[in-house]
Amino acid sequence: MDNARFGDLMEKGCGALGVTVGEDVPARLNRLMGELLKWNAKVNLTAITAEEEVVEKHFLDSLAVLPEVEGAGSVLDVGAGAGFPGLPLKMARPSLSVTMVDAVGKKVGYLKAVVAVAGLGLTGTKAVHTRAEGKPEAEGLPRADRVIARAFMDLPDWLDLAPAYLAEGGHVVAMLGKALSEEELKAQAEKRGLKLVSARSYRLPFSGAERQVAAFAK
Ligand SMILES: C[S@@+](CC[C@H](N)C(=O)[O-])C[C@H]1O[C@@H](n2cnc3c(N)ncnc32)[C@H](O)[C@@H]1O
Repeated sequence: MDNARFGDLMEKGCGALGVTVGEDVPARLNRLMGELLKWNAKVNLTAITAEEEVVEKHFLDSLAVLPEVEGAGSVLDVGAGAGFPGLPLKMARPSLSVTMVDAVGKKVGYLKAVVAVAGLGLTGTKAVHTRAEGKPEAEGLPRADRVIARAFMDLPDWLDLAPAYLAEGGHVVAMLGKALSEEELKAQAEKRGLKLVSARSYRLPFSGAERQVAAFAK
């Protein structure tokens, strides 16, 4: 997509979501889209291949959770797949230390390759090939200020797994496709000795699809 069109979509999308990114970020995301779609022809990374949908459903949906990540120094993206939300978050907030983990070697191969592409601004981002089972040291995974996943597990399973990766004072962030009530979120948290820190719903800016993001602390 040409950078002007891409920049337009990003401006509208970020505006609707109430998030801001640096002015160099859209062009870098556009290059990332090029890499994603090129690799997708060889490695099964995403079923979403229409460019405007990639912008909305992968990039903007990842950036929508910036408010839940602000102030953190490190993010662990579990079941990152093609790098969502980890890669857009790193591009938007370069000082974040981002680790992405996936159980499928080919996906991690893609992640390592894009991290190495000069000019994408992903230097220092880590991609780890392992199955996350709640044993960070054995799995070679760091503990992080934000342990996040999208389209990875149902909330109960996620809340069973993710706290094992939390740094002191950190938050587990759940990106949910289907909104749950605050009572349900609190009940799921309390069952595991966790606290609900925040929960909010948002809509993707072009399709209007509903999403929810919730954060939990120990
Ligand atoms: C539906 S994809 C979601 C990918 C990405 N988070 C997104 O939203 O586009 C789920 C990913 O989780 C990975 N996965 C499943 N179980 C895993 C585990 N225990 N540890 C690490 N990755 C896992 C799969 O290989 C797959 O790439």
